[in-house]
Amino acid sequence: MIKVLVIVPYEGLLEMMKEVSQEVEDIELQVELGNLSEGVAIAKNAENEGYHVIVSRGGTASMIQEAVSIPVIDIQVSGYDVLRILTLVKGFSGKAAIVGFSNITQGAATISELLDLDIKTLTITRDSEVKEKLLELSKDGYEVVIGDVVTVQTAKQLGMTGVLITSGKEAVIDALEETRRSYRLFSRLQQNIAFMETILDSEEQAIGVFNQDNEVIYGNEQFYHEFHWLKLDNTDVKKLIQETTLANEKQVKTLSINNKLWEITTCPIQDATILFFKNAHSPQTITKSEHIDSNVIELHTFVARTPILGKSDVIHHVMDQIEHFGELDGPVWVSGEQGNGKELVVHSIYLKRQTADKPLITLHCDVITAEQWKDLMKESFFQKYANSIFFLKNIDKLKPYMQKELLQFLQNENNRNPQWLISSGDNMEKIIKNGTFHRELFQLLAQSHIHIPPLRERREDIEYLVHVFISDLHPKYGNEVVGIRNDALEQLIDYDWPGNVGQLKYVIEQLFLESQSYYIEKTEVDTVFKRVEQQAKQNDVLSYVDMSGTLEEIEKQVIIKVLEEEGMNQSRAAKRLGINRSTLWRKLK
Ligand SMILES: Nc1ncnc2c1ncn2[C@@H]1O[C@H](COP(=O)(O)OP(=O)(O)OP(=O)(O)O)[C@@H](O)[C@H]1O
Repeated sequence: MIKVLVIVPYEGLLEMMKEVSQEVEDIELQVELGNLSEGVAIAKNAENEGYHVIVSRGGTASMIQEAVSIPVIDIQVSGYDVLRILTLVKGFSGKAAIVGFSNITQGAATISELLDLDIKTLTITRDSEVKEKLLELSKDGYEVVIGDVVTVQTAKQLGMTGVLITSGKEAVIDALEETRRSYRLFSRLQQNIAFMETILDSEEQAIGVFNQDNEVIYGNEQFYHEFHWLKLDNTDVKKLIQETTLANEKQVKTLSINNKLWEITTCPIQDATILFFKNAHSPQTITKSEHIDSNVIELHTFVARTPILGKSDVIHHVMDQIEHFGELDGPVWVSGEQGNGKELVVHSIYLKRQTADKPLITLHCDVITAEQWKDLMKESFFQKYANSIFFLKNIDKLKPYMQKELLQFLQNENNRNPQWLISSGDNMEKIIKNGTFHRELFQLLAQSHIHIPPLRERREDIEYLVHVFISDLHPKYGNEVVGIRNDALEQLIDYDWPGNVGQLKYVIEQLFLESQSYYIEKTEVDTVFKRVEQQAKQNDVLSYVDMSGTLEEIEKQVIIKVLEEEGMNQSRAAKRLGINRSTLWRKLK
């Protein structure tokens, strides 16, 4: 039995509905009187009380449609209804007009033309236009106005004769037929949704969908159990959603949320992003210490398989070494300048070595604080995760006493040791000599050593990398750029690339965005190089700055650095910083 509430805007329809309700058996029909906002309030109540469908008419039906999420059927004004009224007003004396929405006026205009009636038709798009139209008509000597409830009420207020277009039985029967159709469709859809929801709720992963305003538009049971977000306030997750939208492709990242590590897979869909949250390995133990956060430790059970590209002999040698060391389980030390593919090499070795459930735990040695290190050691973190592969990233930045403690751990034969993969800069000899790095630690971990020479020493790789990066960018930005002019390529080959392949990749992406045609031009390379060097200069300023001080101290350091770069010329420094000279002087005091 379909439970239907009919909200009628005028008394006459109430009676007719009551009559019709006696004749239908498959519909439990309730009828109530209510016009516009009054009708909306009744409809909202009805939805809560479990009615399946609402039937109403004209403006009231449109307003209800906005307010409820069950189907709303509009009793249409039929040709018969208009005909009936027009025949009726034929007997009236005085000028007559029909005022209403297009569903009424369109049919009426045709019918009055057919019947050769002198009746004006005026179409409105909003109820609020009625009064203005009627005032105009009144001025022009019209006395009779035909229309919907609002039109008739307004006409009466203005002292005109208002004639209501009532709905005949045919329109009501049509509406009930439409009710049956919508109900069938709606309940089938609801069943499908309920079925899908059961499947999603039985999933172990938490699944959440966020719209562009970071609001949760869907969450499965597990999601609401773990997170209490209605609107997202976690900046790391927000950033991840942003990255997904920008790249328009799946991303995988491990993040620490509410003291647990989650491997999050994101998937962009139209106007929203789906997030799958998987509990990362043994979260309780990893997050026991509240100082261990996601910037210092990253845990991956999934690493993207990115091929290492290059035509040079040295890159082929690196590939051979990966093959070889990938077969063993001892430590491998990868050295090279920034952006030169060390992480890529480490990931390739991991993928080669990976047994089903060994996670890769990356420790960012450059950002670990004394407190965090103490926690790792106290909990003998490395031993607890001896079953994993550890990646000590930028080990050359590890503080000397931490190096010493790591060495002691490695030398203690009672310790169960995990596998180690290490990356460092190019200057190990120098820092060992000047005492910043522990020689023994290097000797112990670098027995298998892969060195990646800087890109400027293997320029023959550049052309190939450029072409692959261009083709990789196609799916992201569309198919405009298909190649690069020879003189532009020469310029890229001649450049020294202090940031190596990572910088080349970035520059190609910038060229992609800059380029106006199918081929990247030399002038575009000039523009992008200029921009990149400007950015490097700014970053350079920041890299000299110790961010641990107060805001004032940091600001002072930035000013001094810029002053130095500008040969202590205060005017130029002030201009670059966007402040005037006296402010600069005041800030330095
Ligand atoms: N030979 C290569 N083939 C393809 N892509 C490369 C190659 N070398 C580096 N890349 C890409 O360049 C970027 C930087 O590489 P990666 O992060 O591995 O460098 P890194 O040496 O670990 O840098 P850093 O020390 O600055 O963290 C990455 O996007 C990586 O995929």
